[in-house]
Amino acid sequence: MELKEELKRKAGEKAVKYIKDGMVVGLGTGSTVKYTILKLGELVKDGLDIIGIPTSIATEKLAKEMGIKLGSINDYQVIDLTIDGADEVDRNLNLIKGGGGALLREKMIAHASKYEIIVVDESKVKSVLGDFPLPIEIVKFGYKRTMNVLSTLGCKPLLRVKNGEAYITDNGNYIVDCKFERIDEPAKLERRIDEIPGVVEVGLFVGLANKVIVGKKDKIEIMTSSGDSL
Ligand SMILES: O=C(CO)[C@H](O)[C@H](O)COP(=O)(O)O
Repeated sequence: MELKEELKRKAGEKAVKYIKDGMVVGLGTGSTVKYTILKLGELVKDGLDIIGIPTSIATEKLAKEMGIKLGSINDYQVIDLTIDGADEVDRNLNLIKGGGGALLREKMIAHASKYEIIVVDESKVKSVLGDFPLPIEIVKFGYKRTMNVLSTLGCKPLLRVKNGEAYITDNGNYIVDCKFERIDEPAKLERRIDEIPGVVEVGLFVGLANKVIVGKKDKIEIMTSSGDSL
């Protein structure tokens, strides 16, 4: 296994230790949290009883294959613990998410969660957010205008394309990837983007993560928010 993959596996598998019998668990999306879901599948086979709430169709499929019982956010409006990945993390536990296109459901599930753990490899930890183009989910109607409005905030918006076609999210929307030079005030930028008509959700997660598990070459680092109690 290549080193980066090994660091993702380390972080992803470590997170299952926080999952306890009887919990409702939010299941994130991406190649790091995939390792959490695979490990969780083994624990479920050994008798662990949990309900998973998937953040994407891809995760729903994987969790089903692993034999994990699933529920929906409509039936479980308070989630005990969610484990998810991220594209960038700063030392205040602010995140950029949405590289995998699942940011809307991920944010809804993070918001419903009593506790959010993020799993990443060390390349994702940054002093300031913004290297990674910020994913923003927008409706198709008037998308060119929405992109122009977004550019007035100082970024270069690019419509996400997959296999030569505009990428469509699980919710039937487009994603625009917006490259900012640096994001010094993530909370302020999140509010400004959310105010634009046509924007469904932005991949800035501020004040939602309680713990970040970082897979490093020599160890696993755990970053926690103030008041973390898990
Ligand atoms: O936000 C996400 C999907 O919308 C992912 O969690 C994020 O892109 C990280 O994915 P990976 O672990 O594959 O790097």
